[in-house]
Amino acid sequence: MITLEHLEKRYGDTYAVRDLNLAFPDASITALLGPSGCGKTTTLRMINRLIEPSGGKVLLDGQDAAALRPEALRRGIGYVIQQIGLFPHLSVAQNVATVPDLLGRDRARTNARVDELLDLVGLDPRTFRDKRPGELSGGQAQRVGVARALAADPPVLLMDEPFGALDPIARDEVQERFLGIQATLKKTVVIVSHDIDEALRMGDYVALMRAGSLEQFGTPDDLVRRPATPFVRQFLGDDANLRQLAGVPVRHFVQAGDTAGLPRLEAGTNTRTAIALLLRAGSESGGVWDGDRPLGVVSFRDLTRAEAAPAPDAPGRPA
Ligand SMILES: Nc1ncnc2c1ncn2[C@@H]1O[C@H](COP(=O)(O)OP(=O)(O)OP(=O)(O)O)[C@@H](O)[C@H]1O
Repeated sequence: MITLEHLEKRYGDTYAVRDLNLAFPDASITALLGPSGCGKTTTLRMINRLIEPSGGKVLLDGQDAAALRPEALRRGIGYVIQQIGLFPHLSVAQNVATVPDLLGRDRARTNARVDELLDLVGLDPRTFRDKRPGELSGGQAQRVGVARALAADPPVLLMDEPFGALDPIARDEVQERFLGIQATLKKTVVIVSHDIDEALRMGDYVALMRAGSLEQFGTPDDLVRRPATPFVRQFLGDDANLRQLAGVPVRHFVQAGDTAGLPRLEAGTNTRTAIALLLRAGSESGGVWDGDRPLGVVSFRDLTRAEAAPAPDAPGRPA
């Protein structure tokens, strides 16, 4: 469990983070959400001590992070950022193996682990392990970044706007892929986002910050339906229900049917993106695929109907 107690970061007279008290539940994703400059990144980087607090504490399983050596601390904490900084002269496999190699782990075991991780993030190791970062798309590079962060099997993963640079379709796909991974690995994940849709979609919990302090902590549902303050309501916007729905993958609307000749939608594509894709294709319905497996069809009408009048119990994220 990561716990923040009266955590503070001052720069001169100004507080980037002020008296922040927060516990990140184990084996869950918590999204740190809030307007630009509210202190999300500063908070995240105080957890792995890339930034030293001016006051208060970060506790990791009850241990004061300040008492640990930063290198030892960071070994147990994966870190994924937008500019993932893959080493351009190393292959994908070597990039993923960076930390296990640094730790002097057994080569054969690391090789097997690299292949496993590439599979996990949806990159066929036979195709990708020997490629250079320059040969990858943005989404593929970001997945390599996630694989690299997972390589030493850290219990904690910190992610700072990890998917911010991707186009909406690639972002949906990588987010969905990551949720699939998390369902198996159950890491304690803290993800910084200024994107409300992303936070509501990815977070088991959301911590909404404002001016360095915590405004509300709760499940996405809590924030949407029971905003604790006018700021929360205003920040999420009047279309908060809609936003929550935008995070629902199209697989929830699939019906039996033949996908032949229909525009292809990935199972994890969110409803709003799917509507845009069908509009662009001028098609009344789309075929939904999970990788190589056709799942069925979704109709434009069902998707737009769901968007226009989200049921109070609109489906949430798949369990
Ligand atoms: N090194 C620094 N020196 C002075 N002020 C800083 C420094 N780093 C951050 N700040 C200030 O602290 C506040 C919080 O910054 P932080 O980067 O944590 O915000 P954020 O919520 O992550 O913002 P964004 O979403 O724009 O990345 C901002 O007002 C920022 O200007």
